[in-house]
Amino acid sequence: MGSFDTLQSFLGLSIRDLPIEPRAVGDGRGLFATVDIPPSTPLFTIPARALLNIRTLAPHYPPGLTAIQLIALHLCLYRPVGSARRSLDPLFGSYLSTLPVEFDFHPLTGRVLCTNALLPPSVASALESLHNRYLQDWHTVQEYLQTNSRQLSMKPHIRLDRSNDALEGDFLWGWLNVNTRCIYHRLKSTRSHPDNLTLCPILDFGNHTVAGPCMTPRLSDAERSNTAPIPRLGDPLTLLSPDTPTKPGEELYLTYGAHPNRTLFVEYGFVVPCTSDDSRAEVEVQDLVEPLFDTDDGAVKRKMLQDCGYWGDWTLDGSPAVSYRLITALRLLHVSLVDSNGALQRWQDTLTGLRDTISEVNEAAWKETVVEVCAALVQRANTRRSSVPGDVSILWAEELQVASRVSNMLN
Ligand SMILES: C[S@@+](CC[C@H](N)C(=O)[O-])C[C@H]1O[C@@H](n2cnc3c(N)ncnc32)[C@H](O)[C@@H]1O
Repeated sequence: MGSFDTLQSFLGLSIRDLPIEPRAVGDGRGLFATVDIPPSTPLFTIPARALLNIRTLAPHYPPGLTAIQLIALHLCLYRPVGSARRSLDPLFGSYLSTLPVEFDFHPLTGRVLCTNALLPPSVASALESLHNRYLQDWHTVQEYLQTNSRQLSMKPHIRLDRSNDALEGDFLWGWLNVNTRCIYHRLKSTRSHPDNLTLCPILDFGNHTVAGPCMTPRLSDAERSNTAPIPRLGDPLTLLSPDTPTKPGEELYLTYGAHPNRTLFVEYGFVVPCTSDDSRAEVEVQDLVEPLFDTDDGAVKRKMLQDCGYWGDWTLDGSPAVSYRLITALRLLHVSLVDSNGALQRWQDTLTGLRDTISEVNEAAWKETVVEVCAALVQRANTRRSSVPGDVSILWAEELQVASRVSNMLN
């Protein structure tokens, strides 16, 4: 893997001496052990200056962008070119040359967007949200480019005189690299700051595993002391091997989080096969539950749920379970506002934790509604899943599995 070799001098590491190496796997690459690796062994340390984030990029750009926008813009301006896929970036060029050439597997690119109509509605809606996030970033960056064009055009080797379409294509490439390859890295004084993220060479060859041993970044000094990093460019990043021994030839994984396939597909462009005891499997049921509020008192109930923050984001999962948000909404659905006999107060008491339920009748009613929602999910998934491509079929299979398990639990 030629481009991997070029990282050597950039990182100041003897890559040949590392206990891991990237190898081709599936349609991409992954990290594999080259020797026996004991549990929780430091695999490599990437110096702070070789991490691509707000701290390492901000000194080279006028202010005004978030970390995601700035990293995506930098990748856009220095996207590798030519058959050798070389990046002309004087700062991070050898790293940029190791990034994926295209994202044609990702649902945000034009090719896969055509299949949008075939997706489960909650997946299509999550994809639309991702698309809106992307568009907001692109519009901000377009304005930033106009405002700062003189300063930016003085940077080495960048061409801003491209057509808008070409520039947007490169920005989308950069943005998808950020979305699919960045990890959490403490750079700001608060843990929840959205700019706490970085691209990290070599680590970003790590594929996701749903369960089982996985590599983890070692806690940085800043994270340990819960402050912003003291060094100007932030802390270095050390990757640890899984907490079990690894044999030569085994793939080493990361975990991107306990995500359902909906999130893996929309954010990262892949899905994992469903297993029979999959607790991370999840269905979002907004499209089936929202119409249930099309009743005389539905608008009032909708407003009440919105006011207390329980409108939407209603899920069933494969553990199996019905989310508390959905139970709360359906309990209110089955309260009569005209003749509530104190039920409305009892519903409010469930929100504050004063009561567990409204009444036995109300409990039976919301459960019955969930069973009906599950029946609709099962019927829809059975009709759709056979006529769609593989990955999309797995998305429907996940809906089918979750709905069947939740329905069995309630029946
Ligand atoms: C951080 S990168 C991992 C390295 C990547 N495979 C490569 O070739 O550069 C994340 C991307 O890898 C792929 N990926 C990660 N885990 C996967 C898995 N379990 N199954 C299939 N593809 C996976 C997806 O395309 C995802 O967007």
